[in-house]
Amino acid sequence: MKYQSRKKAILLLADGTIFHGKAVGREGNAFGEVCFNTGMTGYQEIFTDPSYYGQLMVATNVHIGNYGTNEEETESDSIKISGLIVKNFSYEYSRSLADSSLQDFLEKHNLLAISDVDTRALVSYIRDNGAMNAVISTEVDNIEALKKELEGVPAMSGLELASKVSTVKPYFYGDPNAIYKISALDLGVKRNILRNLAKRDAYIKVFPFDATFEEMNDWRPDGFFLSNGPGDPEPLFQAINTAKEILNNNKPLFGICLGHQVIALANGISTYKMHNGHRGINHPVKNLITGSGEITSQNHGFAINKEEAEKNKDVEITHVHLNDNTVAGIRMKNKNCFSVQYHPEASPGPNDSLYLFDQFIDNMKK
Ligand SMILES: NC(=O)CC[C@H](N)C(=O)O
Repeated sequence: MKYQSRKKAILLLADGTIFHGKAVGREGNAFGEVCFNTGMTGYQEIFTDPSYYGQLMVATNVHIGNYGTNEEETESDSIKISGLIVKNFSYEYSRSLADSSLQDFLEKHNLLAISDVDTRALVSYIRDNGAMNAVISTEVDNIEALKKELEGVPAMSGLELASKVSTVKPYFYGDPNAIYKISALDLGVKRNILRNLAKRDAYIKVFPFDATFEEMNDWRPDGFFLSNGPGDPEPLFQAINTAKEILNNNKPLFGICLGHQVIALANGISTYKMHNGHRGINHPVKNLITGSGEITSQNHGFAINKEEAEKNKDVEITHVHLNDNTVAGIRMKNKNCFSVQYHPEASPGPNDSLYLFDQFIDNMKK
């Protein structure tokens, strides 16, 4: 076990508020939009989820690192959060399945974290004041210079980030002899989504974020999938066009999170930045078709406009978030298309919503 860092670090918010703590991992600065996740477990899956690209994540669970890390529990090939903020960082770990400490994992991926922060105070502050940019820094005596640099960091609203995490070239996933063929648009796809599709007898061709309908359709797939991913959905012009053409050609389509937002935009429903997003693994959702509840895994900072969705004659709201009544899922009335704002693949989180993958497979059968 390595020695615990004693080096001071700060978290400076864009409005000038400062939280004090200690550095973990490398020294220097880490910029991003500060957000919080309330999950009690699943930190490694969260850190490697491409949807978090460009964000500084506060863990509300007070002990992070205590069960170590395991190479297999990653949702992509690297850490995607830009920095981590915790209360107690556990330098020791205990779990038979773990193959490394969280400290080693962070160092391997060159991630800066800050521990010993009063995360309860921080979370209530950003919950009241909304999501904002921030910097974690070990340069604690240089506040004015840091403030200047922080001013230059672009706001999350209007930011296109899918291109930073998407595959550059198409690739295949699963068994080539599987029954169904799915063309998936990679806006920052989580591994467990591909696993869940492959598990249901699908072979997937994964395309870069800017692939056209023609490119995706050339492979003659049975269905199309639009993935989760980071950033604001509105600047994703090519993806929105691709979605429109998939729908014009009446192909089965399923979208998760950013993919859901792209499907809404393709239907003329706008999206907006939420005061604070939904990030955690116990978010209650009601399925309006069956009347039953689901406990869901969520990670989003944008949402689709509910009034516009209600007025849209082609769209039906199928799921609502029970904490704030925001739209959690839609389907198209006369098309083979549905999407959800949350994460049925979990990883981390509960498996209540896995039926959505079965529903997509059923839609391809029809
Ligand atoms: N997990 C996701 O796909 C997130 C979608 C989008 N980046 C948002 O924050 O709302």
